[in-house]
Amino acid sequence: MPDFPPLQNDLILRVARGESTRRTPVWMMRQAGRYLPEYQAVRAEHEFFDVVGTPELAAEVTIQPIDRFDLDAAIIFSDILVIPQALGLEVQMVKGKGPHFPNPVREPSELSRLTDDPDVHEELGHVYDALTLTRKELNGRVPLIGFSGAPWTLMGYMIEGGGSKNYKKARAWLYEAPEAAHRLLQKTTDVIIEYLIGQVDAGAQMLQVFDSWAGLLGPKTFRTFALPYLKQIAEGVKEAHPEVPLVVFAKGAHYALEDLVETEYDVIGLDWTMDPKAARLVVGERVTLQGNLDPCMLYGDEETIRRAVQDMLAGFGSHRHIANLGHGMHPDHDPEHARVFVDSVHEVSEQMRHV
Ligand SMILES: Cc1c2[nH]c(c1CCC(=O)O)Cc1[nH]c(c(CCC(=O)O)c1C)Cc1[nH]c(c(CCC(=O)O)c1C)Cc1[nH]c(c(C)c1CCC(=O)O)C2
Repeated sequence: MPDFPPLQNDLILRVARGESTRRTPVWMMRQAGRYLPEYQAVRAEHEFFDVVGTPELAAEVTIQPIDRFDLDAAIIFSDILVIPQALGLEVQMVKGKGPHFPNPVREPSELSRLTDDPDVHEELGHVYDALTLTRKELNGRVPLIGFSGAPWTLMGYMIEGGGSKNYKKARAWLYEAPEAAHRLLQKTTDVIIEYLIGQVDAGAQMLQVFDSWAGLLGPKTFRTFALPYLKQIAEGVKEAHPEVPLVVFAKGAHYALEDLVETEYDVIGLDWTMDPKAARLVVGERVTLQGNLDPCMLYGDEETIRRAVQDMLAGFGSHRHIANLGHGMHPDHDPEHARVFVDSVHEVSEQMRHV
């Protein structure tokens, strides 16, 4: 492993492992992105996947929010859709529309189009290079988070060919062609495990698995088609790197909270539809919880955001909580409101520990 500068702020890693800290650490999903004018400036010159594929550019935009705000972690600038790319599918980012697969996996018989046992280092080496460079350039200011999409969420994109309101085609596979669905999920899982281990070898200090579309599955379907693969990922990565905290963000999967506590993930990310206090009652202090302010709360004024942060912190309690939004930043968010969110978490959480 390359030699990296010593870490000056390890709050998030300590909280993920269950230690007490003087304040609650905070980061924001999609903290690097279009709401930042300095990101827009880079995007004016470069296509999205060129930024992802060029380590110097990826490092630059990863660090932009760290320079601007008092965040406790950086997350590498990339996308969950690099895994379908590694499996041989073309993915384009269409302005105003989002991701687009010109040639998605339409039928189970088309599974053979996916590359067998892809060379992850060869296909995704640019992400590893971006992690290594970013970790060096961060110079120990905050830990660097790596990530991957979860098998079910990636299966959705590969079959639908892009964003979709209800993932109808992908969900139909689960019932019409369950064996093919399991084959696709397993194939994706194998690549994800190797990819995440490689990210740690390249410099990632914490890893998050995004199951953004978990909420479209019911409890039983989740247990059949999502949970076993999420578990395999945690077990596979822990076997190689037991010291690296793992976060799972299964958006919308309220019903799965207890199931997820039983896995090897150290941190469970919550979206904003869950009540922090109720979630804490279920999990106790067995895991760290992450979240969960409604991103739309950042459209509110300073006072509104501050009060919402107070409620959120009171609900989660000052132990085993990493503050975040319940989903990503929106492109039309005012960066100054993100600052209010971050600073409020620090101020209020320090006060909470002194009463
Ligand atoms: C589902 C998903 C994707 N990508 C991702 C997810 C999981 C998180 C979630 O549920 O939101 C993950 C992701 N995508 C991006 C990051 C970067 C790190 C960060 O700051 O969080 C991360 C962690 C950058 C990005 N990924 C994307 C952008 C915007 C593209 C641009 O600059 O034009 C960014 C900054 C593109 C993207 N990529 C994806 C979509 C749906 C879109 C379009 C979004 C939109 O148009 O509103 C797929």
